[in-house]
Amino acid sequence: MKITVVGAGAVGASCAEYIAIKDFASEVVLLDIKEGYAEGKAMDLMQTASLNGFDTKITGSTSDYSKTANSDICVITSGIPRKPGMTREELIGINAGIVKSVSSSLIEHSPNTIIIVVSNPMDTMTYLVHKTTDLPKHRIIGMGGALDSARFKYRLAEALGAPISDVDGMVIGGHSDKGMVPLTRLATRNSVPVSAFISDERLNQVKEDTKVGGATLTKLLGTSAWYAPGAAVSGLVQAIACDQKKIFPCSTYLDGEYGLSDLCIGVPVVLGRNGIEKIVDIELSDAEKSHMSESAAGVQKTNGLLEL
Ligand SMILES: NC(=O)c1ccc[n+]([C@@H]2O[C@H](COP(=O)([O-])OP(=O)(O)OC[C@H]3O[C@@H](n4cnc5c(N)ncnc54)[C@H](O)[C@@H]3O)[C@@H](O)[C@H]2O)c1
Ligand SMILES: O=C(O)C[C@H](O)C(=O)O
Repeated sequence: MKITVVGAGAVGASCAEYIAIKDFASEVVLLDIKEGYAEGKAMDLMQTASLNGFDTKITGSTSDYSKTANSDICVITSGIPRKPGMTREELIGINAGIVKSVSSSLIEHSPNTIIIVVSNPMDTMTYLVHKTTDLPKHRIIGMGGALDSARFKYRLAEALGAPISDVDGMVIGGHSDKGMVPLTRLATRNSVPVSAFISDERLNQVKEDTKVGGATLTKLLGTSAWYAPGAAVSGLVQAIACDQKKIFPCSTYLDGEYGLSDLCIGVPVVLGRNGIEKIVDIELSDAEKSHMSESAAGVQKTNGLLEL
């Protein structure tokens, strides 16, 4: 199993590290445009192999896509991150050009690959890959919901005073400060609805804290987060590589599902060796449907800025 990660910055390197530590892939290629940067990150990570006990071979490349040839899965993290006070949508001007050229170079060398898009604004970048390449929709996956759901579970556990492993929950919708739809109605503590333990007011606070999870970290760090994003990507990569058939909320092209069409947005999907093997169309409440359609309108507005 060969995996390429484009962008050897904070998220790309974290993602490569988690993939290696989980030890399910034979090879990870890190590629970056900055001379020597990916090679340096790859060497540093390889020097953790004997310490962390993995056999995955990590190599680096400066813009040489021939080294990525025949990758089974390619992850795109190249592009600029936001600074405090910015929205993800403001990154579109620079990141759209990067994502378009990177996806085309990747597919030229790995025509059968599955692409996971991470660069922001992620739902729009996923749509861009859909519109500008010939890849079938089940092989274009946007990562956002897996991260947002992990943050939701972190906030739920905090509010419940429970261990995170006792908590389950999912965030669908657009990966943006306003567009996320944390499904509080379906969140549970060991199968018991969380509403049995905390007030509606506290649950609402959990929801709001989850939606601004990325902005909160960007304010603290001066740039956006990387550990949880890297771990979330590695979870999707592992589900595909190991044909796990696990459900994750991912950004995918919708064609009528959830009453939405011609956009990529986060919904639950089954991930396996073929990429997105099924879109799980769950019944939403009226309030959730309305949040989802507002979220879709936001994503579509950003998609409208693309020069297609
Ligand atoms: N979808 C998500 O949940 C999520 C989570 C975290 C970050 N992100 C996004 O991921 C992106 C990367 O974030 P980061 O913190 O790793 O940034 P970073 O600046 O640390 O790394 C980005 C890397 O991309 C490289 N790069 C730029 N143009 C390139 C090109 N044409 N080809 C190859 N490499 C190129 C840069 O040299 C840099 O090393 C940002 O857009 C950020 O907003 C998304
Ligand atoms: O917040 C960001 O800009 C990066 C990423 O989308 C995140 O949610 O951490």
